[in-house]
Amino acid sequence: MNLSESSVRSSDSPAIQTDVCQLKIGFIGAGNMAFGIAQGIIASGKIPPSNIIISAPSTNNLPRFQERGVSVTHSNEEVVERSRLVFLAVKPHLVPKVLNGISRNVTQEHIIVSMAAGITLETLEELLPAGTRVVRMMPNLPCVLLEGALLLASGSCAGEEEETLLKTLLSPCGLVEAGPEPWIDAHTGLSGSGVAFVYVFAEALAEGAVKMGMPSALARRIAAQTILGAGVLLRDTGKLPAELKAEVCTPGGTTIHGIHALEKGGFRAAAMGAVEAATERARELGKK
Ligand SMILES: NC(=O)C1=CN([C@@H]2O[C@H](COP(=O)(O)OP(=O)(O)OC[C@H]3O[C@@H](n4cnc5c(N)ncnc54)[C@H](OP(=O)(O)O)[C@@H]3O)[C@@H](O)[C@H]2O)C=CC1
Ligand SMILES: O=C(O)[C@@H]1CCC=N1
Repeated sequence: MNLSESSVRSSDSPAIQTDVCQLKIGFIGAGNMAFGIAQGIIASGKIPPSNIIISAPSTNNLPRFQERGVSVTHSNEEVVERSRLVFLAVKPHLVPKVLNGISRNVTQEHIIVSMAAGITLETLEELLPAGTRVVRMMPNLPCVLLEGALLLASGSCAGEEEETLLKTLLSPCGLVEAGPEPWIDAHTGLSGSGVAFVYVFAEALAEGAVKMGMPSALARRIAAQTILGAGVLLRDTGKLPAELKAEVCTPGGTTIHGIHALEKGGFRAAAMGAVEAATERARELGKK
């Protein structure tokens, strides 16, 4: 893609005039999510790994980036100086400290993309120079395997053009959507945290089979494949969960007996409550 397709500009902000292939990308924080997003960007083949730079205080996580041709540093300021698009991938409580450290290096040429759970656009904008183009993003762990689900929301100086650039860049990571900021916290519950809820379900399914006599390693493999297959069917057929459920439930058969047990256990309310609790926690993390 060239920037005739993606000339990235908000009303009062400078356009990024370079080709997307030339875009310099930085990551502050080199943990699991930075790795997932960087993998997706590299997999797209549009950005050479040498155009990506990443920082972390220790060397614990840097070698896996280095092995892929990404530049590494311990200096967050160097990341900002050498990049135009900067992903902030540190834990939420570190965001103020990190932004205070880089703020004087940030210009209106930069786009700052935070993936920190709960940290609001308002807080990010307060911690950065006036006029900074800021985007909040919530990814999830399967980005690592290019099967993620990401939601974007733009700050007051960013908008459709920044979102278009990010969608193009991040689409190899999985599903990328944009929406109003309040949806980011809900997406955190549904998908960012939701991945872990699915693992709890996977564990419980497998343990059910172990209880019924199956060896645990086999039960775990089958649980994983069952969740994968069910997810792909749901995504690729476009059918409602209820429709697919009806296709599995033979009247008087095994499935409906199992579903009755789930309903008696309050499974549906528990799952809804988990998304609600995680969303509320994201909102709490965002409070100043
Ligand atoms: N994990 C997940 O599933 C999801 C996480 N998120 C969000 O992504 C963000 C990152 O999470 P995750 O990748 O899991 O976290 P990790 O703990 O895996 O990684 C955090 C990274 O931040 C680095 N770091 C710590 N202090 C600094 C600093 N002062 N300057 C620069 N880098 C620093 C760490 O360095 P070092 O390598 O030296 O330890 C580490 O590389 C969080 O805000 C989280 O809310 C969002 C969605 C899903
Ligand atoms: O648990 C957390 O706070 C982060 C955000 C979403 C997934 N992990």
